[in-house]
This record gives sequence, C-alpha cells and structure tokens, in this order.
Amino acid sequence: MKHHSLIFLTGFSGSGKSTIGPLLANSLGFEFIDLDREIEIAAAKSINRIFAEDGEAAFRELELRTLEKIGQQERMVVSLGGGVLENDRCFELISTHGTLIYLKSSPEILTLRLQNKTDRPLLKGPDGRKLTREEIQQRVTELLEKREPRYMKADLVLFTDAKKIGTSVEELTRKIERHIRRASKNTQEK
Ligand SMILES: Nc1ncnc2c1ncn2[C@@H]1O[C@H](COP(=O)(O)OP(=O)(O)O)[C@@H](O)[C@H]1O
Ligand SMILES: O=C(O)C1=C[C@@H](OP(=O)(O)O)[C@@H](O)[C@H](O)C1
Ligand SMILES: [Mg+2]
Repeated sequence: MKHHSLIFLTGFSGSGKSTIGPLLANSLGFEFIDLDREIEIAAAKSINRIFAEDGEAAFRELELRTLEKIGQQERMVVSLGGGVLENDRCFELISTHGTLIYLKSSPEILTLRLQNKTDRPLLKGPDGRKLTREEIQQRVTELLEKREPRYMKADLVLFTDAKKIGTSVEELTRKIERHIRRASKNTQEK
C-alpha cells in the first residue's frame, strides 16, 4: 500500500539528503530516518568499515534489509544513500510504498561539496587513497550518468545547485504538502 507521506530523498552523494532530511522532517512535522545511520547503528560500525571489511555487496544487502524494516511508515522522511536505487528490489519497495524525491545537483557542485569528505568509500582510491579533485569529478560524472535514469523516476525533482539549504527545505515542504493533498484527493475520488 502506498503512503504518500512516507518521503524518500534520493540523489547522488553530496546532494544534501542527510543535511536536508532532518530539517525537512522538522518542517513537515514528520519523523526522520537516515538509512546509512540506521545501517551503521545496526552493524555497530561505520559505512567505511562495512565497505572495507565486508564489501559493497554486503552493504547493498544491508540497505535492502533496513528498508524492509522501515516498511510501511507514514509521516516520515527517509534520507537514502546515493546508490540504493540501483538495486531493483529497493527501487520497487520505495516506489510502491512512498513518495520519491530527487535532489538534483551537477557533478561540479557535487565535487566541490565532496572533495574534503572522507566518509564516502566509493570516492576513494582502491588502497583507500584520497582522490584528487579531477579524479573525484570524473568518478562522480560516470556514476551519476549511470544512476540518473533511476533518480529521474522520482515523483518530484528539486534542483539544488544554486539554492541555500533553507530555500530547498521551504520549497520541498510546499511541494510535498501539495503532492500529499493532491494524491489523497485522487485516492478519495477513486
Ligand atoms: N545548497 C546546499 N544544499 C545542500 N547541501 C549543501 C549545500 N551547500 C553546501 N552543502 C553541504 O554539502 C554537504 C552535503 O552532504 P550530505 O548532506 O551528507 O549529502 P548526502 O547525504 O546527499 O550525501 C553537506 O556538508 C552540506 O552542508
Ligand atoms: O553512492 C553510494 O553508493 C553511497 C552513498 C553513501 O550515502 P550518501 O549518498 O548519503 O553519501 C553511502 O550510502 C555509501 O557510501 C554508498
Ligand atoms: Mg547521506
């Protein structure tokens, strides 16, 4: 069953899902969950360590299991990790149960926001080496190209490049409230 007030935020790493999610939840009066934080708490280790010790496939499995636990909540914002939608079963679960929102940003802005972060294992060299700015931008561009078709399946898309965080939260609050109103009206009319 679809709950339009179960809001999933998607988008590439650095698009602001984890920053905007709790602010948006507060503004809507909803609960908040960050999928990566839930996984870290359940595994009792960081995403970096999960990737290094158990591998990416194990992490993707944890994403699915954790999403299944979130299940059919209502009035909740969930900040996803940037790679979740690549898994067909995760995508299916998310799109059948809630409202999907894509925070869209350009590779240039994403690179600027990510270049000094150390907690994104996919943006490191094979030996854990810090990548150069050019290498990060190249990887972001390649991965984004691969993932964008799925991101674009979202119910709502918000461009965030030139927007302050507060502006994104305000715009999203308005758009989501309108979306929920329309969706419940359509359901009642059926
Ligand atoms: N306009 C903006 N919108 C969103 N994030 C921004 C913006 N400007 C700077 N940032 C920064 O970019 C980073 C986004 O990281 P994060 O919220 O963890 O993204 P994600 O969860 O999508 O990977 C944060 O450090 C945030 O403060
Ligand atoms: O892009 C990805 O595949 C990942 C993004 C990360 O989340 P953010 O999008 O919050 O950085 C985190 O889930 C993990 O490092 C893998
Ligand atoms: Mg995040």
